[in-house]
Amino acid sequence: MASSLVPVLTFRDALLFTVTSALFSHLVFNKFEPNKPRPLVVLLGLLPLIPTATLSTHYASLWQPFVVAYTTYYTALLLSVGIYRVSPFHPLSRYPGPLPAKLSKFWSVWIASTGKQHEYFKRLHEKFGPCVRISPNELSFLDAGAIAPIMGNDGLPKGPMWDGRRHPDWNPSLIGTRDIQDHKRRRNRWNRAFTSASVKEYEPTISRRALQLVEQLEKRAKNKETVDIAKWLSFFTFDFMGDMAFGGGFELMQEDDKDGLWKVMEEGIGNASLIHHIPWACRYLMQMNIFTKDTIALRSFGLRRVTARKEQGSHVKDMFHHIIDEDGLEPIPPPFSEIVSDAILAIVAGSDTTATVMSNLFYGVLTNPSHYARLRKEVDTIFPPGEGNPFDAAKLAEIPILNATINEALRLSPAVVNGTQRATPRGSGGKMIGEHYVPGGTALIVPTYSLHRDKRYFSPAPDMFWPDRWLFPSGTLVEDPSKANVKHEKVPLVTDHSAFIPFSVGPANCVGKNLAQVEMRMIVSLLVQRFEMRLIDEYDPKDWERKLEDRFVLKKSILPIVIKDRSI
Ligand code: HEM
Repeated sequence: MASSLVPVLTFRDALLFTVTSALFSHLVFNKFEPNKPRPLVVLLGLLPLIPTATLSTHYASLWQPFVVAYTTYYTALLLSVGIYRVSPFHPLSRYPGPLPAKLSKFWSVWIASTGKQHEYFKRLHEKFGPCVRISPNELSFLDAGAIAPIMGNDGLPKGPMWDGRRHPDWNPSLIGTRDIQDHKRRRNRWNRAFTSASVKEYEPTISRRALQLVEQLEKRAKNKETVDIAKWLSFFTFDFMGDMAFGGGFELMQEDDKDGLWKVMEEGIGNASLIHHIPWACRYLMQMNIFTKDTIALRSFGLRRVTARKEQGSHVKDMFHHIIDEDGLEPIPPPFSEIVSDAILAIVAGSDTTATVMSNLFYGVLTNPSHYARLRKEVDTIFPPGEGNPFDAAKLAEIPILNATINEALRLSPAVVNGTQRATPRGSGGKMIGEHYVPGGTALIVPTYSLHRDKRYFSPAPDMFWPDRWLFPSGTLVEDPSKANVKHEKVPLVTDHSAFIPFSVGPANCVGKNLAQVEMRMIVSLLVQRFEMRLIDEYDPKDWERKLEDRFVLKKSILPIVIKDRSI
């Protein structure tokens, strides 16, 4: 194998040369973060061939220098990366965090796979303080003061996780658009779809679907069937968002999940919540059927529905009307691939989020009988049973206990569990977040679940479902509900609205917030008005929180209840 083109090095120098090549590779990775196939093939596949040649003069066979060179090269590369990440030379070295998290993003994948990442972050903050390094280049800020500089009007662009949540060949949806200007351009159409006037136009569709839900539940009440209310709420929101995004197309409440689309979406969300931690690997994993089959099935469905909706047009101004810019207000018509991505986003972002919050709400209400009684009394006063339907959005917005109950469900179990990532652009010189300097190229989160359960912002009983905290101004002296046996001992209430961010804040906050709130108020008050509900006797209420999973959005399990029609 020795050739006159290969310099003859001693064995030791040849090994040293291999290690030096690996260090060079690390420098290139560190500076340019290459993730496209060509540079990766060069750095990881071809470059070690040169040390292989220098080692070949010391071996008789072909494969031995190959194995020695590649093993030495990869070991040196991994060691170099690992040592650098935990060394004082790393730009985030001053931030505390667990060792495995500093070493590799694969630690985040492991934690995410447990479904309990939200609880892990909470524990990390309890141990390390308000600012924690949660992966090699990522910080978590458990601090209400960090919300504005990270997500507010002068905040940061979206983080790299969004590159790991989309197929590299497709136009990203609004939520995955990282460029601030491009996001702003696209957001205009979405903003028009969710003005108060637009949401008003959607109310008849909500009430039609809400009555369909009631009809289905009435049948089950009559047959004394156990009802998984969490599933029914998902079916309702899925059908409704199908109306909004595609002008119809889902009939889960009527026909169950016969095409398996709901299941596809649930499973797709699970995979994405792992892959988004390693965005560079996304383009490769997305070539594998096991990772893409759900995404492709959803995309194909979206393509068919968007084509049909475009051809048929619509007599109502649904959400799609604005997303597609049927009024022609945009200087350039939005491209078809963008519309498909956004229509699918509406289903993914708008259905399970709302259903999960309502399921958490019913769990909270049904495990707190005295609160349930108060909520029902208030709803009955405004919408007496048997006297019409509670679809008056203006009246609903004014029912204090109803809105306190919704807020408490949003606080305790935020649907987008840890919020979404932002990042300081590479080479930007970084940004000050409070007193902390964050260098360029750093991803950041504000962990919503931990923030909402932080006693500095919500006290007393931050881990308890206690809607009353929303009924009084901060500072009011209240009895601690978690110490029900210690009567008359009063503590000052803390309900810090600036730390309440279930819909996030700033120019990329949840655009569907108004719609979600109207929807939740209508459904909750309608179900309370129409049905007597209780958890089935065999159900262990502890199962609910135990089985909640952080899959980027909160994934719920079953909530089996018995229902009785109140009018009978
Ligand atoms: C209770 C229900 C909901 C909750 C808790 C919720 C929460 C959130 C959160 C936390 C974000 C991330 C914002 C950020 O990155 O800063 C978000 C984004 C978004 N949500 Fe919602 N959401 C809900 C319902 C809805 C509904 C009904 C829609 C209607 C289509 C919707 C559409 C969107 C869209 C399009 C985005 C991306 C916004 C952007 O990137 O500009 N959401 N939502």
